[in-house]
Amino acid sequence: MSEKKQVRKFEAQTSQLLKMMIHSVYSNKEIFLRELISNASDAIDKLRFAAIQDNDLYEGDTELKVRVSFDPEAKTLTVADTGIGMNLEEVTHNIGTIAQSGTREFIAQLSGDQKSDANLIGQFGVGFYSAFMVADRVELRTRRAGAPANEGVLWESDGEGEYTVETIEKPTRGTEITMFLNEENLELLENYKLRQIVRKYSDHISFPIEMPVDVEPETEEGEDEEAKDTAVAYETVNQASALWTRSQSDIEEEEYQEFYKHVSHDFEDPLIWTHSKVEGTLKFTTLLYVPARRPFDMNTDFEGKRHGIKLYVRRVFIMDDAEMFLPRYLRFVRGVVDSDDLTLNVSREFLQENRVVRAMRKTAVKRVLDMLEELAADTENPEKYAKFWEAFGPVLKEGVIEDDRNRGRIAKLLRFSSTHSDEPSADVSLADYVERMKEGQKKIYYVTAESFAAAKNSPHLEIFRDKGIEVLLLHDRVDEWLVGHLPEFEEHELVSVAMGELDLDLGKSEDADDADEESEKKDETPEASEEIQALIERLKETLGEEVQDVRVSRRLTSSPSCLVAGSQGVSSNLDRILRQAGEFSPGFAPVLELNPTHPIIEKLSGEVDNADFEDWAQVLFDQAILSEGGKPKDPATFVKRMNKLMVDLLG
Ligand SMILES: Nc1ncnc2c1ncn2[C@@H]1O[C@H](COP(=O)(O)OP(=O)(O)OP(=O)(O)O)[C@@H](O)[C@H]1O
Repeated sequence: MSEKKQVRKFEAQTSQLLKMMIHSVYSNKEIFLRELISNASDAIDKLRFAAIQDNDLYEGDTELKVRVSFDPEAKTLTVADTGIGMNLEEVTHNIGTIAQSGTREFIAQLSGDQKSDANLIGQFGVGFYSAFMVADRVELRTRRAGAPANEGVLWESDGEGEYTVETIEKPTRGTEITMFLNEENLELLENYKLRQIVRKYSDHISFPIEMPVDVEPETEEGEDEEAKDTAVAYETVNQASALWTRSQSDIEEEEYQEFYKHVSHDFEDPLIWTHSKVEGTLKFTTLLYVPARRPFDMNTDFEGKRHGIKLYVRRVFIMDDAEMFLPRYLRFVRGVVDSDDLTLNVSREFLQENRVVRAMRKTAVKRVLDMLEELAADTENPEKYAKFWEAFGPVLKEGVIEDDRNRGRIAKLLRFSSTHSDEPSADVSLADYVERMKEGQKKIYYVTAESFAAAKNSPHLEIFRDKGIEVLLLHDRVDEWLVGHLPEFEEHELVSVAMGELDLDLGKSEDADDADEESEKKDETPEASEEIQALIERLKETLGEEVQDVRVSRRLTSSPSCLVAGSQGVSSNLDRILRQAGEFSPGFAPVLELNPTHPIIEKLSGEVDNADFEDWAQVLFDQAILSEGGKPKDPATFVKRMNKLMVDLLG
């Protein structure tokens, strides 16, 4: 199946990415070596895995290695591996297009200015294409392991919109990438410099990385080129042992960081990691990392979980994205698990139901939670946990819902915004809240809303603000479910300020002064005067089924009205979320609460005109919906009513 040379066009986004590479002024260009060595190592891992089933793939040569070489005269740098290689179809599919959907989206969204912003390069996986940062032209020769020698492929491009592919003779399996260096990067041809870079990016790689021995080969002038080539001797320049098998005390921080970049395809250093070996009935090693920022190629639901956990069995790579080793709520974790107990030919299905996997998973979860607890307790660097929380807090919250066993531990890791600072940053733990509770306060109060502003300005908070009682401001979608699964924290009940009859459980404060006594009075069920009672009846009649009840409020001090869910009801925020998501909501008629001291309520009692009364009643009801971030059922009629009432007032 020999193919003549074909010229093909890059797809639009690949072209854009290549342009960014070619014109990049990114200061850290040497990272192309990390990318190519990382790909080579992955290719060797894949070969070793495939060879478990089919030993012939080795073609009689079991040497697994990467070789980095250079030719000062031709000004080329070559990275070659003895890995799985690619066939023609794989080359066109993998090298001509951008596989990662996240990278695609990212590039599609870039504005004109951003396209020339070099720093952006560091933010997404550029992989193979990074070669174009240092090269005017790149040639890739490859042959799939097990394929005949005449099914080699040569891919060539200068990165300017087109590439060529053709079949070639390639006696050895694997991939060889040759970069024709551009003028600015010729210094890479100096052995010691190149060696430094290669070491930096390969010490953690499990396979030998070879480079030419660092002496000038003694060649006589006039000696033929071939003899000169064979004179080059190679030596291994990295440690070539799987990083996670080494003892922690022998591993430098930088090596951990580089290894993270290799497994996660992230460009940034990780935030934190945990490395541990278990040597009991089961024998396994885990090396797990938390990224420093939320990978942009994950959608909000983090479904695009490429580059999650890599599974190795006795140092042999088995699979990427071994999601069975961690629960969904820890899907942001990256790293490696290596088991001594599993067999090499395990399938995904087998692992899902496996006892060994379950035990390993339990330990892995424990390790991650230990690590997060440590980070949260690091009072010298509070910004680190804050960074973690901002990136992954919403995901970790799901753990409260999913993981009964660890609910208590996860609850301690939660952070919320609260009325203590009234700032949107979520930095209050439940323990902080409990510590600040007022004398005699037993419950933890929260309000849920669609946004921080809606939560912060909720009328339900008025009495709490008056009394100086802190309220957690929950404004993340998952919070509604979270509180549903977290009835209490350290024996303090979590209570919504917008549900049920308000029962402010403050006991008598020791230093109760007159002001406190005054506020204690507010705790008692407010007596409704005859006038207010009549108003309540009239409102019930007018609003009909829209309300479950109308009553005097104990929550309001400055707003005229608010809505409250019955104690068994669904909060209006949850009701809205369910409806927006197209889900069934049991629906509820809320309770309308009135502030009898508000001038509108006072005046409304005296309203004699029935039509005007109806307008006022509806406006009060709709206003209460609006103030908690909802939308009146009929916004146009609401506006009409408001306008009419305003005209009447002006009149
Ligand atoms: N040395 C190689 N041997 C075999 N296949 C390779 C090699 N280098 C790259 N590939 C194939 O090409 C694909 C694309 O590589 P590329 O480096 O562009 O992206 P990636 O490694 O998949 O992800 P990332 O963009 O995050 O680095 C790889 O997934 C792999 O299938």
